[in-house]
Amino acid sequence: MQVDFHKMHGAGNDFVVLDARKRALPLAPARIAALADRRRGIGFDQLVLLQTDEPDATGAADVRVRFFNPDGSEAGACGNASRCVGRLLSAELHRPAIRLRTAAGLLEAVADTDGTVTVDMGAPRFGWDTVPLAREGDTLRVVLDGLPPELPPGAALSMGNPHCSFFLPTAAAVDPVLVGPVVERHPMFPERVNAGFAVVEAPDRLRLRVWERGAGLTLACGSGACAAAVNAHRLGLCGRAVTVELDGGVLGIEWRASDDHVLMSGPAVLSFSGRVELEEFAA
Ligand SMILES: N[C@H](CCC[C@H](N)C(=O)O)C(=O)O
Repeated sequence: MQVDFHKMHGAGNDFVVLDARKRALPLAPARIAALADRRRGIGFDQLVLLQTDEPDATGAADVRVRFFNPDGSEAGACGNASRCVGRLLSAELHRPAIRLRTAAGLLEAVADTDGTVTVDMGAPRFGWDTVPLAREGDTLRVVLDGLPPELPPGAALSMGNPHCSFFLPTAAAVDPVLVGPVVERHPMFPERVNAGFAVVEAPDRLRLRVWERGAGLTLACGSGACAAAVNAHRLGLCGRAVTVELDGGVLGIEWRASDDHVLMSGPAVLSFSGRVELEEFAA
């Protein structure tokens, strides 16, 4: 089955976008993993699947969007990809505002003429059982046994996907490549977790690296930037509006006081488009 795709990225977090609105696409986890291969496949941090919105859905969405990690696991949210879909559909529908139905809820993306896209990522969830954690506890102080002593307690929340943010004195204090996989699969997180390693550089500026669940270290993580910004404010380390500097670029995050929603702004780039024969990849 020949399928067109768009290769996109948001601050270097890269995606393959497939359109299943007109026909279902056979995408078993093994095929997603094969397509994700950076040498034998197309390569991506996430595969983004566009589908028509459920007919009985409450509140009209322009598109239903699903996100899959290179290991084939599905994620409820992906901030950088949501901006990319916003840009794609804004060009298709010739209007700036696009409504995305995701597992995390109905999101609105607004594409600016300068290439920036802002997504309302909805409200963060702080309950231990919504992150989720394996047992009841304070999500603002998550202590993980078996981790190096230089790793402070984490702050956990859900943006529709699970995050745990660690605030470090310097970027060198912890190596995300060494510690990230241990946090991702720690028994405290029954659905695994995205691990963010942040340094507060100013009350309005964070430096962040994220070891993503199911994907590893990426150049940027949009929902991770939202999580770090919200957790920094919860801990009294930052204001409600911050810039988050990641390896691949800078995102603007505002945790809006009026409705508790998190607004995330940043780039959304179409690198190239192509066509792929799905049958060439593991069934
Ligand atoms: N790996 C994440 C999904 C992608 C998140 C990230 N790429 C973003 O921009 O939010 C998870 O399994 O929850």
